[in-house]
Order: sequence, then structure tokens, then C-alpha cells
Amino acid sequence: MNEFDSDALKQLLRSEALKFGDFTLASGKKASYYLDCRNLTLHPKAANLIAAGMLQQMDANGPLPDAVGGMAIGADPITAAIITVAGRRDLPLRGFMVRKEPKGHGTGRQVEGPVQPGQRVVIVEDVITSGGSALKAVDAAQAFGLEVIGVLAIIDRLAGGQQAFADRGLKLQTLYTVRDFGIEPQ
Ligand SMILES: O=P(O)(O)OC[C@H]1O[C@H](OP(=O)(O)OP(=O)(O)O)[C@H](O)[C@@H]1O
Ligand SMILES: O=C(O)c1cc(=O)[nH]c(=O)[nH]1
Repeated sequence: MNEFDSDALKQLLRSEALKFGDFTLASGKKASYYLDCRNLTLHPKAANLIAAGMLQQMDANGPLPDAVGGMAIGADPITAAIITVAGRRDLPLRGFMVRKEPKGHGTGRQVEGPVQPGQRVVIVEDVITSGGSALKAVDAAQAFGLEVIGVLAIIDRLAGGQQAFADRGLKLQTLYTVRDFGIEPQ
């Protein structure tokens, strides 16, 4: 397992994703800073680093899950990066995507990808604020029959997400919290 260069990813997160200003969040709350993580998850070096960090965390947790995936669109590039790196390492890890709404035609699926009911999965996410988006992914995955064994995100804004997952019996693990960037929770 290649070692994860946490300092390198932290530097990229600061330079590519962290913005200060007036923002409205997915939860409806206002904030004076925003983590535009798509600039990170779609950056070639950062995508490899995120995958290395998340694979390292999953490896430390025990046997690998069958698959990783999460709520579109934040989770999608993370999932793609993880399975790409897993493929290079010959690891049997699949990916899946959770649509915000079930598809209105074709298969009608909300959970897309090569996963089967009964498989153990980890939900991935870029930013956790309230945890609401990742919990919707948990709900959809469970409704599909997947066993969610944990949630893994790049960064926690420390705004109640951890507790929201704990209330569902799930452990949230993140590569960073906003305190690593000198930001106190709002
Ligand atoms: O923990 P929460 O309070 O749910 O907030 C975090 C969510 O907000 C962002 O997604 P957004 O809703 O902006 O959608 P997008 O990924 O489709 O851009 C981010 O990607 C997380 O999914
Ligand atoms: O809470 C959110 O909506 C949110 C916060 C943040 O820092 N970045 C993001 O993409 N979403």
C-alpha cells in the first residue's frame, strides 16, 4: 500500500478548493468560507492523493469493502479515483454512484454500478457539513440492499455531521477537519 502524502493533499486543498466570502450551503445555512472540492477531486495529483488516503484508511479499518460510492456529484470523481488506483493495485474493489433522484426512465435505478444486494460498501463524500447528503446516499444504498459499513470523506466542517452518522450507528472518518486549516467550526 503506497503511503499517503497528507501534507501534499492539504496544500492542494488550500490552494485549489478553499474560498472565503459569503456562501449558502446545501443545508441552507450561511457560511464565510467554502470548500469547492470539485477543484480538488478533478485535479490529477489531488485525485491520486485522495484515492491513496482513502484506500489507506480502508486498509487500516480491516478487510476491504466490496465497493465504494456516494451521492452525485461530489462523490463521483472520488469513487472513480479510488477504483482506478485499486485497479492498478489489483484490488477487487468496485464503484457505484447514487443519483440524487432515481432515474426517470430506463432501469429506474438510483444506485448505479456493478454492486449487488448484500455487499459491504463504504460511502464516500467530499465535504461533510450536516451530513445530510451522505446520509441520503446511505438511505439509497441500504434501500438497494447494500450493507453500509462506514463513511469516508475528504473533510469535515465540524458542523454536526459526525453526530448525525453516529445517530445512525455509522462511523464517519475524514482525511481532514477544518481545524487542520486554522478554521474554527461556525
Ligand atoms: O453535509 P451536507 O450538509 O449535506 O453538505 C455537504 C454536501 O454539499 C455538497 O454537495 P451539493 O449539495 O452542493 O451538491 P453537488 O455535489 O451535486 O454539487 C457537497 O458535495 C456535499 O455533498
Ligand atoms: O455544506 C455545503 O453545502 C458545502 C460546504 C462546502 O464547504 N463545500 C461544499 O461543496 N458544500
